Amino acid sequence: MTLDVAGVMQLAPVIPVLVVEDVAHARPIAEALVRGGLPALEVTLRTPAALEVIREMAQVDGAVVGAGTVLNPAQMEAAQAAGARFIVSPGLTEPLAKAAIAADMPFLPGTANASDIMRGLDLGLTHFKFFPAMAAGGVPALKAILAPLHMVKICPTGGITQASAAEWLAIPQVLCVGGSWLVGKGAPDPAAIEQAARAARTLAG
Ligand SMILES: O=C[C@H](O)COP(=O)(O)O
Ligand SMILES: CC(=O)C(=O)O
Repeated sequence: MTLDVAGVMQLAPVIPVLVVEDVAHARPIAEALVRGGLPALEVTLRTPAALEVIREMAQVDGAVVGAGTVLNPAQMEAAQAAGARFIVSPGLTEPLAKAAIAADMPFLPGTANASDIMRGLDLGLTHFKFFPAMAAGGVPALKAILAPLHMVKICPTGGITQASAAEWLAIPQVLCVGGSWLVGKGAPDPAAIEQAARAARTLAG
């Protein structure tokens, strides 16, 4: 199934943001998240194992695996070759945006203010990450930015928790939130991950 960026954002109310150090942890984490109802998985390119982790997770039934912390077109191509079906970036650069559009790769660039979003609109993008969501001013900041820019769709990420997610998801333009709270560091605890995913799944998206 080919998904556009809106399709990826609408798979579930939460996209888990994953920092995985050990490729042996990839499948247990992905399987637990998918079992819990969260199929869209963002594997950040912040560890040496990340591309191999994407390769492993991409083989898990039902998982739609993307790469996070994608900073340039070369990293996008490496992630795509490993099986990534969407990419996420902490910021918005023209080279990466143009490469993602040319490759028809669903892309969620990080934006923190109106100017970032306007640059994205100029490039033809309409779906953005709001990052770092809490540090950039939280729900009041995003609502203020969306007053004039009501036509875009948003995935806030950064400092969001199970407890705070509902307030973000109540904003009409917010299709999903991203967060790292679902998976702890170190060896995965699949039962705990599945339980956290189930709780996140019940949030209204
Ligand atoms: O860099 C952080 C990720 O975007 C996720 O943020 P978080 O750990 O605050 O959920
Ligand atoms: C911040 C984030 O989500 C990323 O590294 O892409």
